[in-house]
Amino acid sequence: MRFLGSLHIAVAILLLSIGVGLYADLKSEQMHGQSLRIQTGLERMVRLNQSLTSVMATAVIEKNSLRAASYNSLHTKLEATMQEVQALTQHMTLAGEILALRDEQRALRAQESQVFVHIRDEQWDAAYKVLLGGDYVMALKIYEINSESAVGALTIELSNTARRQDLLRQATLMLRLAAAALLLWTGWRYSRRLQAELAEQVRLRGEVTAANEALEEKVRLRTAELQAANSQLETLSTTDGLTGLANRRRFDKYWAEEWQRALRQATPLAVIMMDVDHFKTYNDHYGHQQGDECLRRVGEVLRATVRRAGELAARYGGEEFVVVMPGASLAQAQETAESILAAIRAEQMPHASSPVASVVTISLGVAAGTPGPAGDRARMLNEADVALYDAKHQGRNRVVPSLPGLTQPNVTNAISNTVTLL
Ligand SMILES: Nc1nc2c(ncn2[C@@H]2O[C@H](COP(=O)(O)OP(=O)(O)OP(=O)(O)O)[C@@H](O)[C@H]2O)c(=O)[nH]1
Repeated sequence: MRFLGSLHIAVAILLLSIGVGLYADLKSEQMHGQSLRIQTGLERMVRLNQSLTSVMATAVIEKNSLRAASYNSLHTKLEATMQEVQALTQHMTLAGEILALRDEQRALRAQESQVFVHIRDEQWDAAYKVLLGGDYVMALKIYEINSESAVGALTIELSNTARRQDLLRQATLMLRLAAAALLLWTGWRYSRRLQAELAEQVRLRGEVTAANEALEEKVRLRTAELQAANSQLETLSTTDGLTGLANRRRFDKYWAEEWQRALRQATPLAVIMMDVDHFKTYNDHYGHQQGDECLRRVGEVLRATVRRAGELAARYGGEEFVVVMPGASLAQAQETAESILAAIRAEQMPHASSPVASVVTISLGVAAGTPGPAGDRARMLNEADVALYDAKHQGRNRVVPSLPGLTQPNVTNAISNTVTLL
């Protein structure tokens, strides 16, 4: 608003200076024209006055009254010129000089009227005497001097007026300079303010960017925390709490995925099912807590033995465990199963109530194959389970590979019945 006010003032000063300048120019032009007319008038007055005197003198010298015939018309012209000059100078200092001239002119005319009386009476000597008498000549001389001084006064007045107008012009120039300075100052202040506003905008933008970055960092941290929590949750939800192995849920998912992969890529897949021998009696003999400890150690053995990429060891349920071996043949899976069996034996966990051995042993059933389009992933598990049953049936503490035909429903049922009897 302040800038707008200054701008308005500057424009007003500029307009004022232009107005005053125009006024000064106009006045100067008027004055110039008027002075020309006055000067011309004064010169004409002197000329007419001289003509009057000359007409009069010629008539007297030639003693011829007809010579004065043009006197009246010249006199009328002189009067008209005098009135015109009077009107032009009425508001000027020069007015006084012109009045004096008029009076002197009238005095001359009065003396000339005496000459006219003598001419009319043809008293040429008397007329001659008046004309050449000291008073008339003196009055004539004074008139001429005063008319010259009137011209001089006009010149002085003109120069005074010109000086005043010069002052006025200088004042307008000063006003224009002041307006220009005000405009420059306003522009400078305005640009300073714009710069300050620009700097403030840059600062605010910086603050907003910093705040955004801080927010993004916070969001990044929170997301990372969330991802960590999710992954922990995922681990918890897929890990068996007792052994630290993958739980049944994780196994089911992994088995389905690997089955599909093997089906797609037409690669072999193997599975080992295992179960701690006579674990019920172990629990009965050593207590449930010791039973838990035994299962934990079985888990550790599995973790140490099943290490190849893609292989997964999981707790299938209770004292039963399972190993998935993508890409493995039956022989390779059997070999791994033998390693596990040996490793458990090597643990030398006492099992006083076991009719099989003095230490904890396990039985393992192995199944393998390449899934075909008609294949059922549950069937291979079933085959491994049947083989495990067979291992139990054959005396436990051993590895039994799956035999073709064992997965027939009647066989499975027979196995289930036998397990129940055991
Ligand atoms: N301590 C403990 N015992 C469990 C756990 N889960 C299952 N069991 C026990 O494991 C035993 C399994 O017994 P059975 O199914 O009869 O089989 P088994 O005694 O091992 O006999 P075979 O398998 O024929 O050699 C049961 O007594 C269960 O209570 C567990 O998490 N901790």
